[in-house]
Amino acid sequence: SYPLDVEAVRADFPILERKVGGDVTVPGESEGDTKPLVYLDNAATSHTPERVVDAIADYYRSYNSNVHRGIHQLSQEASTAYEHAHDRVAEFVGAEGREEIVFTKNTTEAENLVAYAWGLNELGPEDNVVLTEMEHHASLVTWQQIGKKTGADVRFVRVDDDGRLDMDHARELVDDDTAMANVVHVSNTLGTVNPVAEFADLVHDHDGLVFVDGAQSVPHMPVDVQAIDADFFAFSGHKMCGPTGIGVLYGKEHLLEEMEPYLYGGEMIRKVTYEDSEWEDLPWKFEAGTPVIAQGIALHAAIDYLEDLGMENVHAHEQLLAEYAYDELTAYDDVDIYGPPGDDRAGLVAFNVDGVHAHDLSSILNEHGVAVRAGDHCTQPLHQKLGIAASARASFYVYNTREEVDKLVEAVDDARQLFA
Ligand SMILES: Cc1ncc(COP(=O)(O)O)c(CNc2co[nH]c2=O)c1O
Repeated sequence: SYPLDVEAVRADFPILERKVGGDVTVPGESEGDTKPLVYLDNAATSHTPERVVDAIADYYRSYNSNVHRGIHQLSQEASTAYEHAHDRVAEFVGAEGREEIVFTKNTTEAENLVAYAWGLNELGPEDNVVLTEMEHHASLVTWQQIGKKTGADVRFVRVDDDGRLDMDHARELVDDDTAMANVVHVSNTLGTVNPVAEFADLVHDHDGLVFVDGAQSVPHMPVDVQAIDADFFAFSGHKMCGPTGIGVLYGKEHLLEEMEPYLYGGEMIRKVTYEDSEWEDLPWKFEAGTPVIAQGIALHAAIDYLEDLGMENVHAHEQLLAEYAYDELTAYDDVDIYGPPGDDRAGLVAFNVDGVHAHDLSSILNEHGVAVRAGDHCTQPLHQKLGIAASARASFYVYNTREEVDKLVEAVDDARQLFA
C-alpha cells in the first residue's frame, strides 16, 4: 500500500488544481485552460507546498533584512533564521554541523565551487579525475573542463546494458593517481541508484576524494553523507519542495578549511587592508556577497515539510509509482525504458515509443495535460551511448498517484495511435 496520504499531500500544493491547455503566454490559469494538470516532471523541479511559500512571504513581510552584520533587530532575526537554516540542512543530511554546509545557487554551482576552489589548485597532469558515463552535465562538463585547464586525465566508468555502474571497470580506472572522483547518487535519466558508499571506499583506498551528486537522491530518500563518507556532496532546493536559487554544498570541514575561496567580496572576509585580506569562518568563507537569505529560510521549511512526511515514506511511495509506471509502459512491446528494472530504480522512467520522436510524444502528452520532460536531460553523452537523440521522462514525487500514471499510459497510447 502507498505509505503517503496523497490526497492530504496534494492539498498542500494548490498548483496541482491547475487546469492547462490554454494560452501559454499568460502565466497562471487562464481561459482555455480546461485539462487537469498531471505533473510528472519532478526530476526537473518539484512543486512548492503552502508551508514553504508562507515561509518566504513571512520573511519578506516581517523580518526581511541583510544578514551577518546588522546590529538592528531585523538583521539579527534574519541572521538567526539564515544560520539556523544551515543547522537544519546539516542535520537533514547527517553533516557534523553548519561549518560543512555552504549555500550555493544550485547543484551546478556547488560542483563548480569545488572544481575551481579545489580542482584548479590541486590537480595537475600527473593526476586523473574519474567520472561515470551517467553523470549530469553539472559535473561532467565541469570536471571535463577542469581536466583541460589542469592537464588532469578525465576517465569515465562504464554503465552496463542494465543501466548500472560497472564497478569492475571502476576498480580498473581508479588508481593511486586518482585525485578526485565524481559519482551521481541517482541518475536523472536511468533512475539507477549507485553504490556510492562502495564507490567512496574504492576511491579512498587510493587516497582520492569523492564528490557525490545528490540532486536526485536527497529529495527522494534518506541520505547520510557521513555513512557514505562523501568528501563533497551537492543537491538543490528546487527539487525538494524548496524554491529555485538555492543549492547546498556539503564538504568535510578539514577540506573546506584547506580550500581557498573562489568568490571574493563582502561577508566572506574577517579583515581587509589595502595589502591583503583574511577570510571569515566556515561556511561564510564560501558565501560571498548578500547570500540566498529567503531561499535558505524556505529550504529549512521544505526540509521540515519532507521530514513530517518521512523520507522512508517518500522513497517507498515513489518506488511504487515508478514500478507501476515501468510495468504499465513495458506492457507494450514498442516501448523502450532505459535503466534497471522497475523494482530496482528511483522514482523516474525515461523511455521512447518506437516510431514516435520523444518531442512529438511529449507534445501529445502535453495536449492531455500530462507534463513530462523530453530531450537529453543534460546527459547528452549517455544518450549517445544509448544510441538515442532524446527520451521522454516521467518523474514522480510525493503528490503523484497511480491514477496519474494511468493518464500517462493513456496519453502514450494516444500518441502511439497518432504516429503508428
Ligand atoms: C543528477 C543531477 N545533477 C545535477 C543537476 C543540476 O541541478 P541544478 O543545478 O539545480 O540545475 C540535476 C538537475 N536535473 C535536471 C534539471 O532539469 N531536468 C533535469 O533532469 C540533476 O538531475
